[in-house]
Amino acid sequence: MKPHVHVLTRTHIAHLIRPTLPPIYDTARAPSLHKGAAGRIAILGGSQDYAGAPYFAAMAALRCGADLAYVFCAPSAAAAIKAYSPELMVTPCEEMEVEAHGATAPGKLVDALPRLHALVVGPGLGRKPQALRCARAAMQAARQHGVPLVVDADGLYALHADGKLDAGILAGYPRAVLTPNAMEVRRLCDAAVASTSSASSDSDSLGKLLSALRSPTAAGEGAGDSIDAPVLCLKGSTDKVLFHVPDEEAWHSVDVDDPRGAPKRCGGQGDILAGCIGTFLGWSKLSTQSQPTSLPAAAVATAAASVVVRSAAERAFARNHRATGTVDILNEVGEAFHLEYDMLEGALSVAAFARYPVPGKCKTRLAASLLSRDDVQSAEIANSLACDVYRSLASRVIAMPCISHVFVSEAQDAERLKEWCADIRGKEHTVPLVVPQVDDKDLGRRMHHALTCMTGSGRAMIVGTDVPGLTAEHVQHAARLLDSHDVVLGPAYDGGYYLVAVKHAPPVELFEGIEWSTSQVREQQVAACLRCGLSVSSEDLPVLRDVDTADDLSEWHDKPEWLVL
Ligand SMILES: NC(=O)C1=CN([C@@H]2O[C@H](COP(=O)(O)OP(=O)(O)OC[C@H]3O[C@@H](n4cnc5c(N)ncnc54)[C@H](OP(=O)(O)O)[C@@H]3O)[C@@H](O)[C@H]2O)[C@@H](O)CC1
Ligand SMILES: Nc1ncnc2c1ncn2[C@@H]1O[C@H](COP(=O)(O)OP(=O)(O)OP(=O)(O)O)[C@@H](O)[C@H]1O
Repeated sequence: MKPHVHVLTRTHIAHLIRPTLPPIYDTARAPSLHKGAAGRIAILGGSQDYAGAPYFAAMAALRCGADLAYVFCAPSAAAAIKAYSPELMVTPCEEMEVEAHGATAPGKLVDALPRLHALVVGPGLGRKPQALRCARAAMQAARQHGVPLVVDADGLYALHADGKLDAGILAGYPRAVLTPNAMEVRRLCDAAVASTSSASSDSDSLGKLLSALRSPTAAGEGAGDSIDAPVLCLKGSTDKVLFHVPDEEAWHSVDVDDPRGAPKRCGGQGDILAGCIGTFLGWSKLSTQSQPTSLPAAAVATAAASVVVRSAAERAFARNHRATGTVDILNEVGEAFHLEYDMLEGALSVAAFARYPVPGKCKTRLAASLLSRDDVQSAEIANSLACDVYRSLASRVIAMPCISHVFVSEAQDAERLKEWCADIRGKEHTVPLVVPQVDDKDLGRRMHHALTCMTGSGRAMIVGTDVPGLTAEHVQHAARLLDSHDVVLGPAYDGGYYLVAVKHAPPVELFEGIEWSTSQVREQQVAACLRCGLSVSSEDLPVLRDVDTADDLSEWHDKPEWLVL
């Protein structure tokens, strides 16, 4: 079974998922949202042995942005889960522990189904026969109500508890997402093999599993469904999201191109992922906006959740190192979501102005101030400075997806700059767009041109390439300041600025009347903003020192290559 592979980057995924997000930042639409309108997500799971897993899943659903999270659990787990958080509505369900109830779904869950936007089945469910029967009945009930389902952990086990795959519960249901880890895939595949007649045409066990999940009637369920089987998220170092398109008789795989994550594989990350998928699935059910893709909604929801969890895991690891636990990852979900999807409502473009570092053509002031007056050495420093800035902006821990540009002064430098950028940014980051600079000696007009080009797709920022202290955190901070200001300036030590960001296309007057390369630049720029009627933040970012002269270099003792001066 060889699927058609679509590799999606974080930026692609952000573009696809954004139309489905509840419009809480949209001042026209937000007031009409009521409690629950941003998602009511339920978890069926939790047993005497495992109370943490349903908590992680439910809290992840909330941290991802759902309004309400419910946990339907075994009575023996209820008190513990309630005690973990007052935010969760926890309902003990006798049906999950008492044999006398047979194969029935918990009555209170069935009552709630018509109002739920998604149900996650499995985290911490355990493998007692009664809990597994209950889970199977709950999946059937959810399907009857058209409620999107995430099936994880012991919910997956419930599909093959007696050794054979009970695929009928979910076969053909396009609003279900199964999230097996490597071990769980193996078990599902073995069960699929055990259940198939030897006459089956699929030679590999994954193929058998996938065939079993397809609709027996070869048609999707519900109008507008473009797929005829649940979506399968194969978790691992790359998450692969498989779906079947009946019109093409083909499987497709969305491979999430996101190398982030934590090397610490603490238990419970899968529960967090399941809860996040639940929220995104719920939103895709609620969304009335048209989708900018033919990919199925459940696959996009799954990919979007994968990106959030990986970002959260990486952030947690950066803070907690070897001590990283699942609670640390959970605590990062909100910020990770914000950076991935909300800050970029109206994408952010970040640009640097560059010259290919050719001796005698760049950093001429620096060259003149060196004892050696050495153009070659000065060009090397310019190169090293620019590398530093690009590396910071591409920093794996805190960088956000943005459209990055490099505006080049000499059109003929574009090709070699492209190679240079690709080299220093590394494979996992998209190479910036290299754009020829407008042919104008005036820096103000060059900045106006670049910002105008970039604001076509949202907010825009230009950063200096000669500021060793500039990091992606400063860029993030500046992007946040744009929420409350029209223009943001990063103050440089010499009275200039090392960063300028704008919310909208700037008027040409914004950069007029400024005496560039003087200590008056920032003051004059603030005055120009006010003359144009634009609010400006010029002191919220830290003061950083750019490198124009040999003196400026003296601060950077940790750069051995600059100590030769
Ligand atoms: N705090 C809590 O409450 C938590 C509760 N949880 C809940 O626990 C319940 C049971 O879930 P489970 O995943 O531990 O059981 P199961 O599928 O038998 O795996 C056990 C063995 O499989 C293997 N293995 C696993 N992954 C693998 C991989 N990627 N690649 C390769 N091998 C892999 C590995 O085998 P080993 O390394 O020992 O050879 C592992 O020991 C379930 O309800 C879940 O929700 C968890 O969510 C955690 C947090
Ligand atoms: N090798 C890896 N590198 C980076 N991320 C990974 C790796 N393996 C899994 N992940 C990520 O961790 C998340 C959970 O996957 P994992 O395989 O840990 O699930 P799980 O075993 O079901 O978890 P749980 O402990 O909750 O049962 C997924 O988002 C996945 O992308």
